[in-house]
Amino acid sequence: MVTWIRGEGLHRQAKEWAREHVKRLEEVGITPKLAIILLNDDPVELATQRRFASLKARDVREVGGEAEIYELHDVPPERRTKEALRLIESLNKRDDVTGVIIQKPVPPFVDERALFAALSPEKDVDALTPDNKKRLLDRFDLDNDVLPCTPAGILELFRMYGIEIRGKDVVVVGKGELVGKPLSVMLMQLDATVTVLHALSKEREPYVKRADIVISAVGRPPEIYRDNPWRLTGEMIKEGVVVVGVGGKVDPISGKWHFDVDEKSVAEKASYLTPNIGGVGLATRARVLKNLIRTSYQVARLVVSSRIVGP
Ligand SMILES: Nc1nc(=O)c2c([nH]1)NC[C@@H]1CN(c3ccc(C(=O)N[C@@H](CCC(=O)O)C(=O)O)cc3)C=[N+]21
Repeated sequence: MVTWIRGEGLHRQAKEWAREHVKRLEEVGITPKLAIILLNDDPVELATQRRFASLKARDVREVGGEAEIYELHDVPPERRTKEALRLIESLNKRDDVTGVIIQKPVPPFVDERALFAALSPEKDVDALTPDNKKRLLDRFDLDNDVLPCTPAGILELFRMYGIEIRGKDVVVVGKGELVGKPLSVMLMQLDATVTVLHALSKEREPYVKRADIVISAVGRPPEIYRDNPWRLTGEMIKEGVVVVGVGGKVDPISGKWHFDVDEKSVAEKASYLTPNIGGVGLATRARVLKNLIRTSYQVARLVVSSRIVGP
């Protein structure tokens, strides 16, 4: 029998925790405000990312904070990087904005590195600026650091369900900057044997078949993508494996979700499994709230100290 790994508990706890801290920050005159930037004009991505952005904004408002969503997908491609840089610089300067998310993926013609390099590291809710990213290679503290939201959310789920990572064979499918890459580094530090598979891997089946834990973070469901589609099904895994499904896309025409993991066939073999709805997505949003509170304190320290003028 499969045990479902649900994110609701983490999400509820994070909201309560964030609500308390919003009150404390208000005492020093700071209201957490999250700015989310959407740059992608691809219809699948726009539909998907709009959905995620509005859910995150709703969470922030529910705990007493504020949220703004900036959509830049109508700016002509040749000007989009420049406009995004101008927006990021203005968000960096504004004292009322305490956290920024540049929603991924950004379109291929946008200079993503330049955008993350321009973002103030203390407002970086995703821990994706060059310096924040590098810190992961040193060491991390799951409870106290601003860490990439989805990887940290997944580690919190493992902890909550008592799933051991030390010495386990873990396969991460996907090597994206948002999930696959940071998560594989974190798992390595937790003493797992980590294998990272991606579009150019020569073979995937034998690695997936022998894994104790499979984390699928691809986001190319066969219903939507013809080249390099990916879906994890029950035949591909061994009995008793732990499976975490991360990737998913909204079909812009039907509005329907399509996910990395075939829930039904995988549930027949897995010991633990995240549901496609109510699993990793909620754990991610829990972490967005926690990270926003932390960036808000970082900004509060800067803003408050800049108001103190000495003799
Ligand atoms: N810079 C950046 N930071 C991110 O954190 C980021 C990103 N880019 N790009 C896309 C992914 C994806 N992501 C999700 C957020 C919420 C749900 C979520 O709440 N899902 C609900 C269901 C959604 C629904 O009801 O439509 C659930 O799992 O139950 C899922 C996925 C954040 N991402």
